[in-house]
Amino acid sequence: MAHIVFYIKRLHNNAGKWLYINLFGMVIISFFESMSIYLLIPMLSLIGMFNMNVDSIPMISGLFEGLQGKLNLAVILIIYGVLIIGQALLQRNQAILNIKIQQGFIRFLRMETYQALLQANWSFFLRKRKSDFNHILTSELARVSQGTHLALRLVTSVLFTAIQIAFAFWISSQLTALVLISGVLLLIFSRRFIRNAKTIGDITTELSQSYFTGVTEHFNGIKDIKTNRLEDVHLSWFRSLCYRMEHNLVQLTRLQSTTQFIYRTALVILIVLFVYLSIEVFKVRTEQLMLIVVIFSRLWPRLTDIQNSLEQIASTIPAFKSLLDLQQECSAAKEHVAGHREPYVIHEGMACRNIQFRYGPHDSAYALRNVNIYIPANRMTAIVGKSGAGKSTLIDILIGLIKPEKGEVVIDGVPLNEGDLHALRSSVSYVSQDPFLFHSSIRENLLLVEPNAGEEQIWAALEFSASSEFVRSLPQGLDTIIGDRGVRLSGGERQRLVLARAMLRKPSILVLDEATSALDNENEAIIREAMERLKGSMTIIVIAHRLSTIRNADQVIVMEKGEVIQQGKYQQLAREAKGTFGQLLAYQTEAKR
Ligand SMILES: Nc1ncnc2c1ncn2[C@@H]1O[C@H](COP(=O)(O)OP(=O)(O)OP(=O)(O)O)[C@@H](O)[C@H]1O
Repeated sequence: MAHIVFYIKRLHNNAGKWLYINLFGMVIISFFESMSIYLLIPMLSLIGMFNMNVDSIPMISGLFEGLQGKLNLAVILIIYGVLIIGQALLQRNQAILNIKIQQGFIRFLRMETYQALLQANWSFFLRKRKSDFNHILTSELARVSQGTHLALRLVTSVLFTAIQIAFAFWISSQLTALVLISGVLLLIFSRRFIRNAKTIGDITTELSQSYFTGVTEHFNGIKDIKTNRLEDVHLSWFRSLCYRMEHNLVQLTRLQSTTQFIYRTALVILIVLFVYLSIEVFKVRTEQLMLIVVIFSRLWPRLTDIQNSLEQIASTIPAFKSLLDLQQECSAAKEHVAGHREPYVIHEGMACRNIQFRYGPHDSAYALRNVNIYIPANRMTAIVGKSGAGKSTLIDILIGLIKPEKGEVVIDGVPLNEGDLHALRSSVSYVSQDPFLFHSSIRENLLLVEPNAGEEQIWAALEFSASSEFVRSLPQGLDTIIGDRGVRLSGGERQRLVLARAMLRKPSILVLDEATSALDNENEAIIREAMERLKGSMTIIVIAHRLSTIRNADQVIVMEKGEVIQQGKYQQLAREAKGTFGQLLAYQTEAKR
C-alpha cells in the first residue's frame, strides 16, 4: 500500500487545486444523491401517498414542519427532478475532470519514466532487458493508470459513504450503527481476499513480463526460429503462457465475484433478520422498517464498492512497485551532466591510463586489464584482436559510455570527468556493428543528427560512404521510406547509410566498430580511400576483423583477453611474424588464397 500512497501524494502534487475541486464535486454529488433518496420517502408521506409518521423519525420532523401544507405532488416532483438533474450534470463534469486529472497524471508518469530512462547511463542498459522497459511503459503503466483511477474511485466511495452515513445517522443512529458494525465485521473477515488479490497481481506482473520478453525476443529472432524449425517449441511456450494468463485472470474474477456474492448474501440475511426482529420482536413501526431497508440498500453497496476497489487496487500494487523500482534505478544511474559545454576539439590526443574494467562487480574475469594506450589526434588508430578480446569495451570507455573500475581517460592531458561526458559524446560519431535506422525516409534518418544539413552536405556524406549510387537508384531517392514497412536494405547498404549519417555530424572523433564488416571489397576500398582523405581533420578509431580495412592506419593496437599486447605501426607489426598481429594477418592472407 505504501507504493500507492506514494503515487497518490505525487498525484496530489501534480493535480494541485483540481484534486480538491474534484473532491468538492464528489461531496456535492453525494449530498444531492442522499437528499434525493432520503427525502423522497418522508415527502411522499407528507402528501399522503402512504401513511408515515414523520414525527417518529428524528430530525426529519423539524425539517418538514415548516413545509407542511405548501407541498403538493408537482412541487415534490420538481424538487426531486432538480436534485436528480443537478446531480447528473455535476456527475458529468466531475467524470470529465476526473479523467483529466488521471490522464494528466499518467502523462506526467510516462514522460518522467521515459526521460529517466533516456538519462540513465549505459551500464544501466547493460544490466537490464529492453523488453522490460516496453512492458513497464505499456502494460504496467496501464495498470498504474487503472490503479490510480481505482484509488480515486475509492476516495469517492469513502466520501460518498461518509456522507451517506452522516445522513443515515441523522435519520436513525441505532440502525446506522448496526449496519456499520456488520459492514466492518465483514471488511475484517474479507481482508484475506485483499491479500489474495495482491498475490494474483504479483503473478499478473510476472506473466505479462514473460509475455513481453518472450514475444519481443521471438520476433527479433524469427529468422533463427524459421531456419531451425523451432516454431513448435515457441508455440508450446506461448500456449502454456496464454493458459496461465487466462487462469490468473479467471482467478482474480473468481475472487472478486466471491466477495461480491458474500456481500450480497450478507445483505439479504441482514435485511431479512432485521425485518423479522423489527416486526416480531421489537414491534417497530412501518416507517422505521422502511428506513432499515433504505439505509441498508444505500449504504451496503457503498461498502461492497469499497471492498471491491480495495481488492482491485491490491491487484495493481505490483505494477506501482515495478514502476517505482524502475524510476529509482534510473535515478540512481542518472548521468551527471555539468551544464552545457562546447563539443571537444582534441588537439593532442586521448589516452587510457591503467584502465581496468569488469561488467559485474563480482565477475572473476576482467574485460580490460591494465590498459595503457595513446590515441593521437587527427590520426587513424586501429584496434584489432580476436573476438571477446575487449575491443568494444575499450571503445565504450574511451567515449565515456562506461566508467573504468580503475584508471582514467585523459584528453589533451586533462582527466575526463563525469561532467564532460555529454560534451565528449557531442564530438563523437559512433557507428556500431549493428547499425540502426529508423522507419522513416533516408533523408529523415540522415537529418536526425544534423537537422540543418543542406542537400549538398547530404550527398557529400553519401559519396563518402559509397552509398550515393544506390540511393539515387531507389524509387524516391532520398525520400524513400526504409525499415520494416518500407524498402528493405541489405546489411551493407544499412552500414553505408549509417556511416553517411555519422559523417554528416562532422565529428572530431569518428569511431567505427566493425562498421564496414558487411561491405563487399569494392565498397570497402572506396570507404578506405575516403577515410584516408579524412586523416588530419578528425581522429579516427577503427575496429575491424578484416585487416585490409585498417591498412592505412597510423597506429595499430592489438588486444587479447582484455590486455594490449602489441602497439605500433601497421607495417612494423606485420613484420613481427611471431606476434599476434602477424599471425592474424597470416590467417587472413591464407584464407584469401
Ligand atoms: N554486456 C556485457 N555483460 C557482461 N560481459 C560482457 C558484456 N559485453 C561484453 N562482455 C564480455 O567482455 C569481454 C570483452 O567483450 P567485447 O565485446 O569488448 O569484445 P570484442 O573484442 O569487442 O569482441 P567482438 O570482436 O566479438 O565484438 C568478453 O569476454 C565478453 O564476454
